Amino acid sequence: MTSLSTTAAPISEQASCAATGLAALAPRALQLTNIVKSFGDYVALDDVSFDLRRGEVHALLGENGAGKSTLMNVVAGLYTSDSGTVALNGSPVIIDNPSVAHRLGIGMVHQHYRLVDTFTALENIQLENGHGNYRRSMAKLRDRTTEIAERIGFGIDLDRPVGEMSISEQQRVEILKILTADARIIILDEPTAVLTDAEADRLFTAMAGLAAEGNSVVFVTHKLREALTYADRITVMRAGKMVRTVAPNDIDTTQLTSMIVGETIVERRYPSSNIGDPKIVLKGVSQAGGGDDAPISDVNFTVREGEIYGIAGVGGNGQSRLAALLTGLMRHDQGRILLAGHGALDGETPLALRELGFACIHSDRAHYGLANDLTIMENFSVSAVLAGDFGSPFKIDKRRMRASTQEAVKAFDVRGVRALHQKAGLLSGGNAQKLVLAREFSRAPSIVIAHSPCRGLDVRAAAAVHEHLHDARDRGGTVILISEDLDEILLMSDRIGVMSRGAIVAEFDAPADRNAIGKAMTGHA
Ligand SMILES: Nc1ncnc2c1ncn2[C@@H]1O[C@H](COP(=O)(O)OP(=O)(O)OP(=O)(O)O)[C@@H](O)[C@H]1O
Repeated sequence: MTSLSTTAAPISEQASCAATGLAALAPRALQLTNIVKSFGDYVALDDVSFDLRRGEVHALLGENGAGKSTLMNVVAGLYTSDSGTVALNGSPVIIDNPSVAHRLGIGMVHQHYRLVDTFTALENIQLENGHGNYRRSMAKLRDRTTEIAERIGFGIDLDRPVGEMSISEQQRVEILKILTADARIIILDEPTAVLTDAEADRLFTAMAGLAAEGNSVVFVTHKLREALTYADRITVMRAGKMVRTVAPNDIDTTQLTSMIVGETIVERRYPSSNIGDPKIVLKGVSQAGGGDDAPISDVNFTVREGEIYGIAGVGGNGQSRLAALLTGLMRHDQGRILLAGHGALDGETPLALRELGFACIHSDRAHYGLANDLTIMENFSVSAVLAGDFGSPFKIDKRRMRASTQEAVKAFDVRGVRALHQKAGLLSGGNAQKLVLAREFSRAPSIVIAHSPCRGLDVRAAAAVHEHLHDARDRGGTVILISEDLDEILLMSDRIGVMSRGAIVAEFDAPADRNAIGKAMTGHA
């Protein structure tokens, strides 16, 4: 039985709550009480209670696998809880499928967008909202979407196929999809993992506007600064349990870190003590065809053995294209990529690069990092099988393969693994990333190409990734770290190249001046 009442509190009430920072005193839009959810023997949510007030922006934090997405999936009707209750505006409801959530005004934007690439933005929005006469409903929907987009400051071309849009534009389509469907409770699962700081800022401004109108927003994040800056309240989960809900003013980053992972983690810069000869050299490299990232033109840089070369820049300035060239997903049109001891690289496949000692961590894990439908063991072992590490591909030594996967899962702290034949797609986002890292680092690579390797990772896991990058470098390896997170670049790099409009526009020795890098990043953008 579903009872429904989604009327928002009067705006004056919301405004006064927001103005006084008293979101906790506003009426409860959503209340979860004693929620339990298990997958087989595994208890993913253990007696979790959570409340969301009208007119608030609420951040949900926790280490990888803590149960954040599972909890939000219960609210969105994708999972049904084993026990516990859900109330909306004080009335109990049973949300046993997504269409009930939809009817109740609950909308969720998932980590991986659910859009049809060949459809326009409006057609995608129509998939969520369409009924009746197609033409009439499209005309009405266009007006309604345009009105909402203008109100919350989302610039968007509704007639463009989403496959041609940037990630942040696609996210806008997802958000407009739920807003046109009258969502009053808006759930965003790691919305800024793929956004630049400026895009994230714009997103949160729009969310604050929605909250001020009496809607409620929950966002899941691993970025502490973001929670402390944009949320009215912060809730932390750990290992399927609720830890605490706090106001950002009552807590600092160090305290928040230890609430999340149960310990204090402080990362320090740790420069290379043994930089050797040039290992990889790019000379006048250009690439303009295909892909949706900016073309790159005349890229020049050299990275030596025992060195981490960080590539800083605002996202969308050619970093993805450069990563694709360096990992064998694309071939350059002009210029040369030279590898010491090998010669020019010229369209080598990812497999051939792997044989040359490359390890690749792609920013888009879903497309290039893992096959979600294959098992954890298959995902981990695939390249080792091809390299013959477990005997002939026709007569694989499964026992060795299992033992080596087991060892790596343990060494890389991949959590939530009930069995090695479990599908990789069932791992939480952060644990899936750890599986990629386990595969890539367990072969002691001599060259690491890492593009946003800490995306979606909690602070402890991010620190572990940084340790692996340092280890690779300290073994004499060459590391190219492409990241839009300037803090990460400053922390990790021995030298820094700034990418803007498809070229390396400035280089800095570490420790580098943050402002100078910032200027180089934006001066050409
Ligand atoms: N459909 C499922 N079947 C089996 N296990 C699942 C399923 N969905 C989630 N889990 C498990 O439940 C646990 C919690 O996962 P969840 O995705 O909620 O974590 P999270 O806090 O969102 O993590 P992350 O920050 O890494 O995204 C994980 O161990 C995950 O493997």
